[in-house]
Amino acid sequence: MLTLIQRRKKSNIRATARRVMSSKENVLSRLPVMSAKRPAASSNTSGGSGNTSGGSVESTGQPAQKKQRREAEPPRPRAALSTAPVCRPPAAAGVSRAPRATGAATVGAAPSRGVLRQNVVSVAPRGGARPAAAASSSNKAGAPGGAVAAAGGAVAGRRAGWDMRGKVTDMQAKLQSLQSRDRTAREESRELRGAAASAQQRTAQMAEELEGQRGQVAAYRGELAEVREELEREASERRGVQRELGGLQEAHRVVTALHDSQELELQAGRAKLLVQGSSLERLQASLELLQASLQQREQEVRLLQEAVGVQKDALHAGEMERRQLHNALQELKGNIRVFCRVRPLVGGGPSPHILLPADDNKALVLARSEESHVGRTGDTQKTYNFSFDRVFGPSASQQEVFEEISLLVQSALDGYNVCCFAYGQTGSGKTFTMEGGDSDAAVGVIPRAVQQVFLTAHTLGAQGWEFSFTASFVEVYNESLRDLLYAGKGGGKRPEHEIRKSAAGDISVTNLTYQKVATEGQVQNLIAVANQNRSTAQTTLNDRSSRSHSVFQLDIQGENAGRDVRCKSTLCLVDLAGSERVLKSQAQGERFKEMTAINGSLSNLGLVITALANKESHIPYRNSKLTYLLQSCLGGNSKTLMFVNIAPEPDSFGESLNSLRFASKVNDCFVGTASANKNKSSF
Ligand SMILES: Nc1ncnc2c1ncn2[C@@H]1O[C@H](COP(=O)(O)OP(=O)(O)OP(=O)(O)O)[C@@H](O)[C@H]1O
Repeated sequence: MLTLIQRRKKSNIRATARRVMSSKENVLSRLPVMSAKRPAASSNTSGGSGNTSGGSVESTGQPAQKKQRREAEPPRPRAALSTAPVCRPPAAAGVSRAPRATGAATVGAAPSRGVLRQNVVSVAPRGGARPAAAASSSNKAGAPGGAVAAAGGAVAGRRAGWDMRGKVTDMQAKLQSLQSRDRTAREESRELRGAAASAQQRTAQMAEELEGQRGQVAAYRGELAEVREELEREASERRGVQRELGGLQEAHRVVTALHDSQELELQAGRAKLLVQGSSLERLQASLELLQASLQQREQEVRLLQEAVGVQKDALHAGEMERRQLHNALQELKGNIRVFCRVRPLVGGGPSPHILLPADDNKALVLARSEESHVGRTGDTQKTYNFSFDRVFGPSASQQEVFEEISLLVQSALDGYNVCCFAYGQTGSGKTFTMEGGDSDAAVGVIPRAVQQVFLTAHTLGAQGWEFSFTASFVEVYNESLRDLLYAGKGGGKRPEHEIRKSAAGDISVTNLTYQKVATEGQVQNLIAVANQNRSTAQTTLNDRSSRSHSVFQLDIQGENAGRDVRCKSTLCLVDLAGSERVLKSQAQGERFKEMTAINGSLSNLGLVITALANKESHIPYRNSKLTYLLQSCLGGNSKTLMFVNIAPEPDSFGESLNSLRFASKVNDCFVGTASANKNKSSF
């Protein structure tokens, strides 16, 4: 559009300029040539023929000149001025100009050489009427054809010298012709001046118009510049708008794409919603059914809970009854029980001096041939009969042995202190009985008891019981205590331990590791640590484990918060040192000291048990570290189980007899009625 406006304006300006130029040309074309002082003469003379075109002078007779002039000068469309001064001979070259459309003045110079100097002026006024007048004027002057007879043809028309009269006539005619021409010229001059004035006026007018148009052009240019600036601004604005439009289009495209995707999502969501709506309806229907069912079930649950409550009460009452019955049974069995276990003979086979009656699992006969004191008769068979709570032969398995002990482990969970120790000479099978071997079948009393404790505790948990356990492992060697769970550096000095008794009668050891345990595995790890500590303390020459007592204690605390019942007990499992006599071992030095300590502690153990059996006022617990440590597990509310281990080899007969006698003494003790550690009278 801008281009169109610019082109239109330019076109207008050009058209205006063309009009101005055209007007100027018109004016100039209408102007006569005013600069010529002499009118142009047109003369064409050819020899003596006197042939002159347009204003020519001929020396021939006038009729002939008139005729030639008429023929030579055709009528002109516009006035023409032709001045031909006759001052040159006809031989001079003539100047001839073609007639102009807008008028022209022709000035011809006649030859200057000649006797007769005659100016011939031919003025051709507009419309072509003037030539005729001029010719007429010439004819009046006696120069037929409008030509000056003397010009060019002066030689031919020269009068005789004597013809003065004719000469005068000629001169008069000539004068008249010149006068006529002068008048004509003056008239034309006036006309030309008028035309010039008109032309000047017109020029001024045109100049004014031009000036006005220039102003207009300037105005147009200014306007054009403004239009251009405006167009520039508009173009700039348009570019900005286009950029903005591009951004908006891009944003629109993004929004459209987003809208499309959201529309798709919306459609998918609506479809999903429809599906979910139908599913929800189905679910609501199902829910209503379920709620109805739930209410029914809740009613049933309430009834069941009431039944469970009743059953729990019954269960608790049954549990309490079971405990009482169990304890009564254990008391009937005796609070100190002695089990005898005979180790298999190395190499297999039956023991020659140990007899185990097949029909009595509580009897053992130790038999040996002895020389007669008098020597007259042969060897006599000396037999020693022993009876215990249970006798296990060489073929008895670990599981079989533990089944008898498990009743006491149950008593420990019921709140009774339980102590189980193995007595016997070195190599008789004490450690095997208490700890056992690596295989599952060979596992001994301690790991099996620990397993039962945690299983039973878990079972009692369903009845509202919660238990906590604390384990310790101590060694009594040469009447000194050693922490087998000690985790300090081997190079550092181990702490000293002392046995303390609280006002409540609880026994504790100073600086001893009391480890909280919650699982069977944790206890097994502690046993492994204890065995590691024992193995590092012994040497090949000094089998320390055989000459020290190891005491594993598991403190048990139980609580049934719902029933407001608590219990507390200690399960004590002891692997005693070898019981061989000092004289037999013929030990000396350090070994003698060890054996003295062992025998002293074992003898004192027998004394304590005897004192408990005799209900003596003073029980010598403090006479040895072992009895002092086991004080809470011996007597009172405790249940004690003693294993007497017997080696079947013949050379162990004496030690076996000694062990069996000691065990029989313990077995004969009746240590009163045990009472559980309880805090509620109804238990
Ligand atoms: N009932 C048994 N069945 C099979 N092997 C047994 C039995 N009792 C003991 N033994 C084996 O007899 C050997 C000695 O047993 P053990 O070490 O338990 O005796 P100990 O009385 O603990 O000796 P120490 O007093 O030196 O510790 C071991 O190799 C053990 O495996």
